[in-house]
Amino acid sequence: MEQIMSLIKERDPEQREFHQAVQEVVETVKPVLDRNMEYRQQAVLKRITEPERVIMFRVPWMDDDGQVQVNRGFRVEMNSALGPYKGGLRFHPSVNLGIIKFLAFEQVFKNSLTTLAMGGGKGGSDFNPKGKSDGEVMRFCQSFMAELYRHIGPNTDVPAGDIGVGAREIGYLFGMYKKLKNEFTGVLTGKSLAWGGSLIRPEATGYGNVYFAAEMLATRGQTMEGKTCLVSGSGNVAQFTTEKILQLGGKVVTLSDSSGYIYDEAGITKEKLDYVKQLKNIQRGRIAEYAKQYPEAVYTPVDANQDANPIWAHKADCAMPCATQNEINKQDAAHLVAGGVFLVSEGANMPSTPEAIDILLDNGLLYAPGKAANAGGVAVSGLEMAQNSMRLSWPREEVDARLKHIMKSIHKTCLDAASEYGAGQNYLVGANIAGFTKVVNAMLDQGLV
Ligand SMILES: NC(=O)C1=CN([C@@H]2O[C@H](COP(=O)(O)OP(=O)(O)OC[C@H]3O[C@@H](n4cnc5c(N)ncnc54)[C@H](O)[C@@H]3O)[C@@H](O)[C@H]2O)C=CC1
Ligand SMILES: O=C(O)CCC(=O)C(=O)O
Repeated sequence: MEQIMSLIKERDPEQREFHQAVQEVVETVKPVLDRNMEYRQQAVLKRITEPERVIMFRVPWMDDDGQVQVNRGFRVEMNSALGPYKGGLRFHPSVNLGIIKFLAFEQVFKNSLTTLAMGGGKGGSDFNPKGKSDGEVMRFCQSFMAELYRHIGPNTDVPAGDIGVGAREIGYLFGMYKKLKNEFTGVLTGKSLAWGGSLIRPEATGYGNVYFAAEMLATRGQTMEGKTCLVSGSGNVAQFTTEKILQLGGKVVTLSDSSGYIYDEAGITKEKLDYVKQLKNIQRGRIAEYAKQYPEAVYTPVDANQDANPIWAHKADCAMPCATQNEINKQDAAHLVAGGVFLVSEGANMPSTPEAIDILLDNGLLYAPGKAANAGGVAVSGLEMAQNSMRLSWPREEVDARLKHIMKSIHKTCLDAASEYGAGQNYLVGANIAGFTKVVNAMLDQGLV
């Protein structure tokens, strides 16, 4: 295990997030390797931590002032043992190869857990959509696709959205792909309903996250009814996590963005959530506006370099981090415990640092890692692919029922794997072992390729 970590660190010393994601998996799957000598003989860890293919490219585009801008584009095709590469695109200034590799690596195990036939990949760019006009975003997306189109396809690699990539960007990307290839296929998911999208895909990650949390609560004879929840972020995953908590009778008291957070002690109602959707998805404004619209809420600016984020220090029952990686550090985790939180379900990818996870587990919290709890998004993307292949659209109730069934099945798979390896109700161990075993067995079946 140490050998594999030093190899990875030596090879790509600057890829901290990737090292973190690999370390977590390597530590938890050790007992699986101990039980199966073939895995070691076949060097499965070395193979699974090296992407099958990395694509990096120049993305030149012209801004509204007629100036040429150049960004960097990425697609990491991590593993195709279970199906075509599948995973989102992230447009954010922090994007670099290490971040895309960590996301692609997580995606492999997540997709394995969904029960659907999808390999893992992830992509994106250091382009910052914030403050850009629709025209600038369109020209950027067209330039991005002018290179990416030759590497993807409905049976090869099927990208979707992630941070900074929503319905608008998927539309521009799809339009350019269609023009270049002269074919109308399900090459991207998260498409609009009128041209191949699936009902429930926009809601799926957030709804799935809450379905998973409800399954965890059920193991303690409890439900969401009456639970107070801290939710971070205010984008796609945060909005629909909040919506489902409200539908199940819970209360959400916080939302955030990269500048700060709001605390609304009375709870975010459906009407207030509709305002947030308008503010974030249409006006593309800041969450600070919420406290101007609803003066009973308090807005607190947060500096990314602060030791702890005060959002996690409020008293609550549940916490759903839905913004970005490493947003809960060890101080934040200690605050969650002190504030009475007994369940953490990760809507974001890798939002808790390893030290934070240790604190949550040591204090007996119900803790669901992102690769299990937020798998509903990619699962419904898989259902969108199925509908595209059949040229059919399933009704909302059918997709929602399938999503619920998949989240239930992931929950059970995690518990079964954890129990098989004597790890009790440790969902992190269960998710990693179950996800890993399925992928590795498929790799071995397919030979040394
Ligand atoms: N969209 C999807 O289907 C899925 C998304 N995820 C993960 O969920 C998280 C959120 O993604 P989306 O909601 O899709 O993106 P989004 O672009 O709709 O929203 C991102 C939200 O996070 C906030 N944010 C970004 N960086 C931040 C920072 N440094 N500090 C505080 N807040 C920050 C943004 O202000 C925004 O509210 C990400 O970790 C993503 O990888 C995971 C599974 C599927
Ligand atoms: O829907 C998809 O293909 C990808 C969603 C995603 O990027 C994720 O699960 O992190």
